[in-house]
Amino acid sequence: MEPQLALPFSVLSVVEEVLQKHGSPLSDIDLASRKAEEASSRRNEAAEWLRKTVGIFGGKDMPSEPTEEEFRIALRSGIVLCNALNKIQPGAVPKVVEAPSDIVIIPDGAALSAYQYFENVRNFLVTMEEIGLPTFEVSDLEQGGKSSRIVNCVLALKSYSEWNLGGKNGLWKYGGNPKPSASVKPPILRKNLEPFMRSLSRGISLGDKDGLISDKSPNSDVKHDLSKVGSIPSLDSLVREILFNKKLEDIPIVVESLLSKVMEEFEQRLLIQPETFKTTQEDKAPLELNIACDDEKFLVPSFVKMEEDERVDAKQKENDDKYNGNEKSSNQTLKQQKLFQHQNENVQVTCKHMLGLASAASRYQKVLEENRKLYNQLQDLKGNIRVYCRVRPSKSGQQNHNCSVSNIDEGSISLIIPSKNGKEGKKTFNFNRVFDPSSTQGEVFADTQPLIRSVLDGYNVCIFAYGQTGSGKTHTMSGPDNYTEETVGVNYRALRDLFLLSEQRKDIIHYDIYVQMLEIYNEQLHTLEIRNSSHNGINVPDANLVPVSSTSDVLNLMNLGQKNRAVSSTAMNDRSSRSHSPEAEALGETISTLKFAERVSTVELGAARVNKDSSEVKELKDQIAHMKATSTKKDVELEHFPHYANNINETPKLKPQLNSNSRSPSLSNGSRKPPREYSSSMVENKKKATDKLMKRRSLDPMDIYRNSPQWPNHAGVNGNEDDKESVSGDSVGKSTKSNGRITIDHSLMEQFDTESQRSSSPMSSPTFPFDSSKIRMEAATTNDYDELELATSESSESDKSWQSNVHMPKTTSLSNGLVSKTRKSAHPRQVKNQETRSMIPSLSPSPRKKTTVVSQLRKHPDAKRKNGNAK
Ligand SMILES: Nc1ncnc2c1ncn2[C@@H]1O[C@H](COP(=O)(O)OP(=O)(O)OP(=O)(O)O)[C@@H](O)[C@H]1O
Repeated sequence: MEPQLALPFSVLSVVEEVLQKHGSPLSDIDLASRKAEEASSRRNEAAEWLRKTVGIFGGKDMPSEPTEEEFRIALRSGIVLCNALNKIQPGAVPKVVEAPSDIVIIPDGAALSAYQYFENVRNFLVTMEEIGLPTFEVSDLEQGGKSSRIVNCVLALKSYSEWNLGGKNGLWKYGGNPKPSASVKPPILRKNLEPFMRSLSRGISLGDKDGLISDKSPNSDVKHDLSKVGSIPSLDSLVREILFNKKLEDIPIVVESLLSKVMEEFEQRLLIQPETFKTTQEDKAPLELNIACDDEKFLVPSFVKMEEDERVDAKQKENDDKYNGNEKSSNQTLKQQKLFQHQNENVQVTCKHMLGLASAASRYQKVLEENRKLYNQLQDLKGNIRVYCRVRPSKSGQQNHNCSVSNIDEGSISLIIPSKNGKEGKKTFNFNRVFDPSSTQGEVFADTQPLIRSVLDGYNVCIFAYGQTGSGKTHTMSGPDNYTEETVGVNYRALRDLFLLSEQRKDIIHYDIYVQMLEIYNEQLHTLEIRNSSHNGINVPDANLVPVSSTSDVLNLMNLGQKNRAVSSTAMNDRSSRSHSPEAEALGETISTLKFAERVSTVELGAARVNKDSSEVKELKDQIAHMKATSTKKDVELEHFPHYANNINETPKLKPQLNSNSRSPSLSNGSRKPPREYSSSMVENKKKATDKLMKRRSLDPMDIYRNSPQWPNHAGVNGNEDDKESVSGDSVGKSTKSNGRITIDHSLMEQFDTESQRSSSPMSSPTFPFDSSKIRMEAATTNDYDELELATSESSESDKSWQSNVHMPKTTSLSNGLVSKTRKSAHPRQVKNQETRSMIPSLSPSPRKKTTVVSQLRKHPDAKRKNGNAK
């Protein structure tokens, strides 16, 4: 512990003041020019020192302000460096190869052979390393643009020299790790900054002036110190704030610049110190003696000592005054010198710790980067496709007599489904999360929120809402008409986050955010052409991309887009005219919606895999298919031609017609109506649906939707459990077609909802989408239950027969050739292979941080008249 005289200002206050004053401007300065300025001033300092140390070399002085090239060339031979080193430590480089006298020295010293350079430079570097000083690469002298390391090395040597000259006392400026000598203890750097800050604040000297504490009692001082600790985070955060956005390589410059400002400020204050000191003495403020230490308990003794010293000083002063007036001023000068020395040391320690802070800041940057990566990996692990289900509250007075939500779990929803024979069935659907009717807008957004950050990390994100009319898509995405802070929907919240985050990161990265609005009606993009290029993915080149910089920009554009809709004059969304679906078919729609949503949630993103069945497997598959077909034919024959049953070996005459898929005429000859499942239209329908599936090449949710088998009135062709549950039936099958949606590369969010008819489904709201299905439970008529029963039965005869007769492969085999595959009953929470994310080009992080927000317009009123709608 060393005694320390106090000043009416503290190191901490100086540092804080400088950071506040110069920190912000630093963030705005052109670091490149600042860097160049710093580099040249350091180079000049190094050159100046070399000139002084080694004098004239080869008839040519090292220029006092050399360019980078001049500096490098002057040192290229290694002679200057070796000589400088030998001046500081005689004999450090025993043999310096000088330029041969018979060689004409050309200005750049290139006459020396490469070998000579190498010898000198190598000897210099080896010696520097032995001493423990920073070095550079030999090649740095050979190529331009690498002089900074050489400059560092020279300045370290300079500092080392000064340190030597000063008796190896104190600290030296330019880093390096000089080999410890017995007489010199290296300064101890605290790894943890907080204790340092504590000791720093404890070392603060206090006085009445400058708003500092006036109570000199030990206890009150302890209190003051503790309260000062409270200000430490402000210094810490100031430093972090200043360094946060700086590039790693810029941090030393920024820190150096700040430190030199701290030194300047400090020196200035010290200069005016005698005046202050005088005033303080005149005011009879006691001179404090404090002890810098890490432990607060030492503070009390230090102040006790201070009081004793004060008494001694006072006595001394009295004597001085009495006997020798001149002695008084000389004592004062001594005290001031002592004070100056201690404060100076304090500043140097502060500088060291500032450098420690700088290095902590650069490590912090790395941690941030790592954190960003981990964050997005976590998002991947949560699933590339996430489906949330939100149950809308029933309107007052409405009762779901025949179908109700029996249970809502965090990740599942169960419906009670009445059947025709009076029994009740239960159907459970799984999602990433199910929000019950009491869920708030904030809760719904919370699960989606992390994806907004992913957008800014370069991932593509699409959010859309899906559900039948009146199920609450607009409510979820936009909020009610007169929305408030609490009721505002996903799209506004997402936009707010998007702009907030981009603002927060503005010093690190610049984001260009654009909005593109497309009107989609009846699955067609209005007037514009959609292109799919390998470079940009699916895009609409003729649609304007409008730059935006705030939420209000986007909202204004949305309003403009609304006005410009092709159907704007008649397309007012007349909410009052909409039915809220108490219609009997609501239950069917609900189930349809849930089935679709659940199916989407089981889609895994991944690269297309070639279906490489071996020839044997193919052969076996053919055989199985043939056997199935034969067996089914037999069943049919037995069912429809029972007279053959008695003689099973007798070949029925109809057999050839059945085999040829031209059964109707033959069957009609038999005065029987053909079984429904054999109708050619059914076969045709299924074939069309299968062709659709076969054509599927995209995992765009819209494509999945568009290409998914039409249910519940169209049996699926992919042979999975859900498809088997679907049957044909006109009344239930109102929900058969998807509306259109375009996702542009780099798009952020979209919203679309189902068209109950799904045959015409223009966009209904210029809002951003959200993966949410909203369900409405309404009463259904008995007839509907029949259909529902069909829709949810485990399998339909028609499907089985159709599959066996048309020899259609099931999706399980088709999926091998598709980009996506569906899992039969996989829970959506199941972790998906994160590698798949990067295999999908549109989901790979984009090198260019451009975000396009795609939103859609409200749907055509015609569509409203239909049972469902689309957004
Ligand atoms: N979670 C909810 N809480 C309170 N009210 C809701 C909720 N969801 C929907 N509503 C209300 O239900 C009605 C219909 O909702 P909304 O207009 O959002 O449905 P929609 O799916 O967008 O319908 P459409 O497709 O016909 O446009 C609105 O009056 C809305 O305020």
